Amino acid sequence: MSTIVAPSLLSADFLNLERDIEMLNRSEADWIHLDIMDGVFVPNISFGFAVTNLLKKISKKPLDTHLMIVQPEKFIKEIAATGTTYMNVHFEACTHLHRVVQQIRDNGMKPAVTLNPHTPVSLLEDIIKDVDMVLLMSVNPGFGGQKFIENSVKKVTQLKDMILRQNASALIQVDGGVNLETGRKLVDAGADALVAGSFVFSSENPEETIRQLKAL
Ligand SMILES: O=C(CO)[C@@H](O)[C@H](O)COP(=O)(O)O
Ligand SMILES: [Co+2]
Repeated sequence: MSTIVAPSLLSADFLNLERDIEMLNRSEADWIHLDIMDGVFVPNISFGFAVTNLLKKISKKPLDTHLMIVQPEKFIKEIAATGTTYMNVHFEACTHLHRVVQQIRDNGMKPAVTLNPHTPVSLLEDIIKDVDMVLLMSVNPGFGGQKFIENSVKKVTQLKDMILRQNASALIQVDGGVNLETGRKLVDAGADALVAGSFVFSSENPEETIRQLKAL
């Protein structure tokens, strides 16, 4: 199976969003990754439902929504209405993660749990069988274009071991500072899906860059 590639819209040209979505529609990208930030969980604010509700009209790719917000459970119905496939909530933002995961599934979406770089993989032991994907942050969330944290490769190996040991089926996704060099290490360690923002959108030929990431 080739690597799943989810370009992050955060690095797109917001004055030409339709053009960039059409490029992604034509490309080999598997999903479109949407970074929603609230200025509380992370020190930045990105875009909200006004944008995501328009996207579903023109995106031909499944949406992968990464919520960097406190109390994500408050917005499950609104996120479901955007037509997203994966709803990614941060482990650090959910007191009752098991309940949130159930509610996401009950609302017709695939639940995914996201870990900050400092959060150990071992904390997922009792939830791994309930989620469809784990998103490992390989930068501190809040901004595109940051430097990859090398320790993330070890976390992919640890997570892969846990998934195999528990006979779970969660996909492993990694987000932050992904390029061909870091992507190679992540895929070799067991990553199934890569998010890439600045590497895709600042390249001369984004469609070709997506193809190269998929080939890893
Ligand atoms: O969630 C985030 C940032 O918080 C990401 O999805 C970024 O958008 C990735 O950007 P690059 O590091 O690939 O430029
Ligand atoms: Co993200």
